[in-house]
Amino acid sequence: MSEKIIVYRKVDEQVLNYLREYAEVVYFEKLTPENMDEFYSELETTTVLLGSLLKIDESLLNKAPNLKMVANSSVGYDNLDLQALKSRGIIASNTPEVLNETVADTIFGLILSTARRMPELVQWVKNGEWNENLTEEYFGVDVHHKKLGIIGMGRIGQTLAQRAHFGFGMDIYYHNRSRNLEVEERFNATFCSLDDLLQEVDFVCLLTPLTKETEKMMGYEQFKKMKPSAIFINASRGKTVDEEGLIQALQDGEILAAGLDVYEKEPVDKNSPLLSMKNVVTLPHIGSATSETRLKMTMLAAQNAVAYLTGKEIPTEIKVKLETH
Ligand SMILES: NC(=O)c1ccc[n+]([C@@H]2O[C@H](COP(=O)([O-])OP(=O)(O)OC[C@H]3O[C@@H](n4cnc5c(N)ncnc54)[C@H](O)[C@@H]3O)[C@@H](O)[C@H]2O)c1
Ligand SMILES: O=C(O)[C@H](O)CO
Repeated sequence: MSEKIIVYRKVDEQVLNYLREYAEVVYFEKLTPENMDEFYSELETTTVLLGSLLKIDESLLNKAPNLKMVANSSVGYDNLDLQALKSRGIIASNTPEVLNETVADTIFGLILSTARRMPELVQWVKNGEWNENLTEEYFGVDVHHKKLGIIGMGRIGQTLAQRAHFGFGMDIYYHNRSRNLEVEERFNATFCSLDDLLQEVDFVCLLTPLTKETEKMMGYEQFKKMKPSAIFINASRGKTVDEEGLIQALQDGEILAAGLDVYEKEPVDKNSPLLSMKNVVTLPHIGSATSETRLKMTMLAAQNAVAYLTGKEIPTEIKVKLETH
C-alpha cells in the first residue's frame, strides 16, 4: 500500500476504517499550532488530503510535492485555490447535496429565531425578568405568508424555498446567476434583479458561494435598499458581506435584524458589535453540524478519495478550467 492519505478533521471511526482498506491513513483530529510541524512533515509524502476549512494554496502545495487529490469535506470550496491545484494536476472534490436539508433547517431556524426574537427572550426568561404579561416591546414579526428573497437559488436555496413555500405559505423571490424556470414553477417564485429583490422582500437570505464576484456583495448600500422592517440572514460565507456595512446598517435602523451563521473572521471576534446587538442572532457556523449529516459529508469525501485511489470516476469532483492569461 503506497498511497498515503491525511485526514485532518474529526471523522467517525467507520470513515477511517473504510479509508484504511485503500491507503495508509494519518489522522489528525484537528490541526493545532502544536501539531503543524508533524502535519507538514507527513504532507511531504502524502497523496490525498481529506478535511475542511484549511486554506490550500500555493504555499501549502509547495510543501506537498506528491499530492494528487484534495477531498474537501464541505460543499463550499472557497478555501481551495483551484487554479493552483489545477496547474499541478491535483484533483479536488466537495460534498454537495448530502447537507441540503440540514442547512435549510438551520436557515429556517435562523429566520424564525430572528423574527420572533427567541434567543433574546429565552435569556430574558432565564434572567428572571418575566414578571408580568408580555408587552408590545417584546413582540416579534410574522414569518408565515411574508416575502422571502433568496440570493443564490442553488441546491440549498431550493431546499429552503421548499420549506418556505409549502410549509409557511411564503412568496418566494430570487436572484441568481441565471433564471431557473423549474424553480419558478415549483415554488411560484419570481426572478428579479438584486436591487428589486432587496426592495421587495421581508427576509433576505444570502446563499451564494464565496467567489470574486460575490465577495462583499451585501454592503451598506445594499442594506439601505432593504425595507427598515426587513431581516437579513447570512448562511453562505462571512466574506460575502461587508460586515462593517452590516453593523452600520443595523445601528442606523436601515434593517430590523440579522441572523448570522457565518462571519468575516471565524471564530467571530469576541469584541464584534454584532455580539452585543439584541436584534442579531449569532450561530457558530452550524449549517450542516448534525451528527447524521457530518457523517454523510465525511463519508462522501472518503468515497471521493477512494474513487481516486482505485482509478474510478470521482462522484463529486469540482470541475475546473485552467485560466490562461
Ligand atoms: N453555513 C453553512 O454551514 C453552510 C453550509 C453549506 C453551504 N454553505 C454555503 O452555501 C453555498 C451554497 O451552497 P449550494 O450547495 O446551494 O451551492 P450551489 O452551487 O448549488 O448554489 C449556489 C447558487 O448561487 C448562485 N450564484 C453564484 N454566484 C452568484 C452571483 N454572483 N449572483 C447571484 N447568484 C449567484 C449560483 O447560480 C447557484 O444557483 C456554499 O458555497 C457555501 O459557501 C454554508
Ligand atoms: O460549505 C459547507 O459545507 C459548510 O460551510 C460546512 O463547512
